[in-house]
Amino acid sequence: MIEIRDLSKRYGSVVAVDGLNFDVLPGRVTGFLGPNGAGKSTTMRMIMGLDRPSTGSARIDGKPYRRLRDPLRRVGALLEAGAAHGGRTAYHHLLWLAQSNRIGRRRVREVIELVGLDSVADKPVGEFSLGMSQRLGIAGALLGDPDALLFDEPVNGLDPEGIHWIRTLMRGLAAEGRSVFVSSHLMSEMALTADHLVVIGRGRLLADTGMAEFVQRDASSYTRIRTPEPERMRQVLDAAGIQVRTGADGALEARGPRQRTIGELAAVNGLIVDELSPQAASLEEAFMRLTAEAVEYHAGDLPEGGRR
Ligand SMILES: Nc1ncnc2c1ncn2[C@@H]1O[C@H](COP(=O)(O)OP(=O)(O)OP(=O)(O)O)[C@@H](O)[C@H]1O
Repeated sequence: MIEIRDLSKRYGSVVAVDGLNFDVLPGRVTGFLGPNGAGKSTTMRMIMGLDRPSTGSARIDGKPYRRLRDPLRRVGALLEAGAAHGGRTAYHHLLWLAQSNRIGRRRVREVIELVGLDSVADKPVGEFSLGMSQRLGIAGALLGDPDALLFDEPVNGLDPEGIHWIRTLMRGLAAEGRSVFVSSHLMSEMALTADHLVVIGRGRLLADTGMAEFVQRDASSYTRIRTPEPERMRQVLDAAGIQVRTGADGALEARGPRQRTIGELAAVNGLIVDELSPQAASLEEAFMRLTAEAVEYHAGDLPEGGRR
């Protein structure tokens, strides 16, 4: 389990992370979302002891990273691809990592197989494609068989097969009871991978909630209703204080996920209902609405020439 308490990081006058509090719990994939510059990478670096918090703490199993014994056995991270020495083979890169953490050769072979690099294990990593480098980074993260795993933008630049593979891997790691924390800019991918979401903007916590709740709570979620008596249904809903509009195809659209209440109102009033279905906003819509205020630079704010 990863615990973030009152965590802040300042770089000179820039407050990159501003009083964050949240937990990354075992048994689920927690997605980490935020616009560019929101402070995601800084938070992950502080969890991994690569940056020191200005105030507050990031703890893994109750201890800051620097105080963990055999850290690779507690937490594994994919923070940036291509960090391996280009002249070393994949096998030797992993063996070097393993030996510096008192992990045996057998585990090196195991993780190579697990990430599907068997056929290229003896190639220099400098010749690896982006997808192969990502797999190698993941092999390194898994080496100590840790309970907590961090992935910063793991699907960046990967093809659909690679993306699918990483998604399945992360879901499998969570199903084994591990705490999986992953950042990504690909909303459609995050919607398929994460169970829980932590959303930050300008270093501050904006949401810490279940994926389904996050999307349903968005103002653009609605309940679609088709009935032979739309006018009477509209009156019943109006009287109950439920906002309703008529959609493009003539179906009624009531604000929010209200199918239970609407079903009961229809039953009490003897109204026939042909369709009553929740229509959730997409994760992207919900994310854009929540973070609109917190985007560091809107496209329209860029100075002439389009550069910051
Ligand atoms: N080493 C550093 N020195 C100075 N400022 C930094 C440093 N690292 C990050 N920052 C600043 O801190 C803020 C947060 O950056 P960070 O990279 O953590 O955001 P992010 O959410 O990971 O962004 P992105 O989605 O673009 O990767 C930004 O304003 C960034 O410019």
